[in-house]
Amino acid sequence: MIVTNLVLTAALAVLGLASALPPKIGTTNIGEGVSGSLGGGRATFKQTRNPRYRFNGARAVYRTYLKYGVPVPEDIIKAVKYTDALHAAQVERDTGSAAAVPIDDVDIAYVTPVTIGTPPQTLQLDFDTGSSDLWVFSSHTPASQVRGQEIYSPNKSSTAKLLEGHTWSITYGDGSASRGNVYVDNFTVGGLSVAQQAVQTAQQVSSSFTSETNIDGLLGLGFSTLNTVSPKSQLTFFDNAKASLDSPVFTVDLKAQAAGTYDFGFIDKAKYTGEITYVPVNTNPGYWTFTSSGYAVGSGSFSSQSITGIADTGTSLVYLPTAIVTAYYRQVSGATNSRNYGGYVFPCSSALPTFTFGVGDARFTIPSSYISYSPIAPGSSTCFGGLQSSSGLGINIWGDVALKAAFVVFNGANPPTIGWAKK
Ligand SMILES: Cc1noc(C)c1CN(C)Cc1cc2n(n1)CCN(c1cc(N)ncn1)C2
Repeated sequence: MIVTNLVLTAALAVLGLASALPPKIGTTNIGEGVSGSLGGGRATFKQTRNPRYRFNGARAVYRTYLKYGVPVPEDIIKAVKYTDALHAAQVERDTGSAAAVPIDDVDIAYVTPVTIGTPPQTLQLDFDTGSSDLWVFSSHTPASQVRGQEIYSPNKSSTAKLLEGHTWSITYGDGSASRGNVYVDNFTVGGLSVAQQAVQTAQQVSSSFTSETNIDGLLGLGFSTLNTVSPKSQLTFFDNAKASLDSPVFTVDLKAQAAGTYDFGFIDKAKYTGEITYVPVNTNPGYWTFTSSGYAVGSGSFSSQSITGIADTGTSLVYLPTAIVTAYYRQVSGATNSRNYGGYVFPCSSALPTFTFGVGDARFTIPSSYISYSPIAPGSSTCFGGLQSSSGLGINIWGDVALKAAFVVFNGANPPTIGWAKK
């Protein structure tokens, strides 16, 4: 096939020459991705690479044959199909990133904007790694139970579909609860979309949710085994999105009295320092359960011991074994475990030590200011601790007071792991 190659070589040479000739002076139409200046008989053009462009050599050769009216050989056609398929497989996968904003001045919870349906309805949801239901205040929630929350109205969404006969009911650790029925609809978080996400519409919410005017619902990021929809449980947003993500992960970067982020599908190196320490996750019964390697109070020595607990963005405080918590508050003058106030309280003027916990060989220190959680009532000089005993819960919980001291990677690979880094 000498002829083809000779013609092809000549054609490519002409093509090659053509792209070296400078553009006509005085032309002002600067092409896509090229910036530069004209006039005065001299021009410089800065080429910018299109990050999404994938050069396809076979297709360039194919175009040259077409350009010179030369019949395209079968092997070139096959090569174009093969490289197109390769490029399709490398198609840019998906990622998402959205803000996590504290709802009050003690970081009791954080909300993240999401859009549901067509046209999109925007709600602020509490992303919760400690549960696996995605539920929202809705047009089905009695008006007496809605106090300023944004609601999702499925009848205003052209893409909403009722899941006939499906219901849900959930109760959280503090006794707050909600229940209702189920739709599927388009759902987007920070540019990441899932087409048919199960959206659980509330027909009833407990008074503590009604009073929480800044939370329009929850988005569960626990394992889907915890989902309460019956008769067929539903997948979480993360489980639905996972296959299309660059990487099967989401990261949590919560901040004290500032907006942090939930990222999906990628790990942003700008959000942490040093290395990420990964440890195994036990997915039974469905929480992100991991084992911490120990703790230290203030500048005291580190006590190496296994502390198994859950990483829970939906819980405000840290709940640990009584022995650890009493060791901490022994260092706080005037601290008592108050039945009246439901936990350890202390004079707001007392000096508080820091609290350090281990993940593998890494150490994470919770600043004292996070543990001086809040006055027990506005203006009170008695403060409630951000570290409390887990004895009544039957489970240790690393809630927002701990999570905001770190950058945390929830790795949904198989097997799942959890990674902690300083920031
Ligand atoms: C309490 C509380 N926590 O955050 C907020 C907000 C409140 C108070 N607020 C008045 C009402 C309320 C109660 C709950 N929430 N909101 C959020 C979900 N809750 C969880 C999640 C989870 N993983 N683990 C335990 N509870 C309980």
